[in-house]
Amino acid sequence: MTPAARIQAAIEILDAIAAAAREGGAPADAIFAEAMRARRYAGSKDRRAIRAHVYDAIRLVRSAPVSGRAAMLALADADQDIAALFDGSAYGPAPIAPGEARAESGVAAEALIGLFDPLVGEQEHEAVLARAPLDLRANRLKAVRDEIAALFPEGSTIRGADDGWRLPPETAAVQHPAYADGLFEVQDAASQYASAALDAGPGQTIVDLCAGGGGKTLAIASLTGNDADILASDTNRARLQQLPPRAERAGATGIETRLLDPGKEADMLADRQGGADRVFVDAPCSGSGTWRRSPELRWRLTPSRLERHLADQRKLIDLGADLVAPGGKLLYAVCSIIEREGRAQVDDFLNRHSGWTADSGYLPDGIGRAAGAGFLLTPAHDGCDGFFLARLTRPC
Ligand SMILES: C[S@@+](CC[C@H](N)C(=O)[O-])C[C@H]1O[C@@H](n2cnc3c(N)ncnc32)[C@H](O)[C@@H]1O
Repeated sequence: MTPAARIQAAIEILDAIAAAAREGGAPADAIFAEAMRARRYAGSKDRRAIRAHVYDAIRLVRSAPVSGRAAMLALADADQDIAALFDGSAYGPAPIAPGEARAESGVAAEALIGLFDPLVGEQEHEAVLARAPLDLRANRLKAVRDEIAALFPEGSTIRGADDGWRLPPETAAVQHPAYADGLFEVQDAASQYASAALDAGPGQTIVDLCAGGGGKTLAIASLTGNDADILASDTNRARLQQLPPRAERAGATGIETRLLDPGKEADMLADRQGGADRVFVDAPCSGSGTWRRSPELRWRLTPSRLERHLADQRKLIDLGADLVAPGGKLLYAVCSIIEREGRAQVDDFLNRHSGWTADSGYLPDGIGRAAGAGFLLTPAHDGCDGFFLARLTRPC
């Protein structure tokens, strides 16, 4: 493909990504993969170049653009080499017309920036969208961190994450045979800090209420040395069914998976009411802490979608609290930098649940900043995804 044809392909893919963002359709990565399947003539160099154009435009443009061309024109304004490719050549984009509309650049729409936790000031905005490194977590059930470090000598340690090993973005770590053997998982440092913050111990009864594909469930199994009774539940079948094969690969045992029917969660967890030593509520959220890796998420967040997340979080933190044994602990977490999903949600919970107290001292030294009754991790301050977490203790 010519360089101009790659730009045109990126424009068409951005059209589809912007439409999906508005309509709640497929994620950008899936759309990109599908678009490449449809362009079998594109070689690996073409693919890499188109991908770079698409993601550079997504990072640059603050909200879903009216068209892929408007997004690419914004990128062209910032990069003369790209502007020169709007040359009207065969398969390339038409020349830029005077006064043509450009998508607006920026970290996010103004209204969305206004929702950030006060700790995320303007000086942190650039880091919110900067390319993220690839963090690995050594699986203690099969390996120690130094073994993983030896496999990827280009990496480095991660402050406060004992099992963590940090690699450059886009390292093909999962293609290493040690991944198939379960020696490590790909897991951002924020999730590693959160899993450790649960303070789960051998012999405990643990509920991972929103387990998804089990990223944190597996970290908990690793930390407890397979000696805890772990229930991993979720309402999403496709996600939850990824967990058993992943657990098998990781050598993690003692994990029960339970698919919950939406609206019937409490009934389906009746056998666990008031019985868990630890409950992890890794709640569904805006994902605003993960824009470094999924920058198009900020194109998707509408006020009504945010309200839905807030209602789900409120319901799930209450549901989780009912499962905690007297004296036990609940860890509430969201990969979000939005105040209403984090500290405000926990303040609301504490106002409605007398006797519950907020813990402190569960993060490594220098990691996170106090945000109400919990802590906020941010890319700029902590070098990891944006993440809010609060550990709460049920009265005896
Ligand atoms: C942030 S993700 C969890 C990620 C997961 N803990 C991990 O580490 O990979 C939130 C999860 O909450 C689940 N969820 C949404 N509503 C739920 C409900 N009512 N009960 C249980 N899980 C729910 C979603 O399906 C999603 O998998």
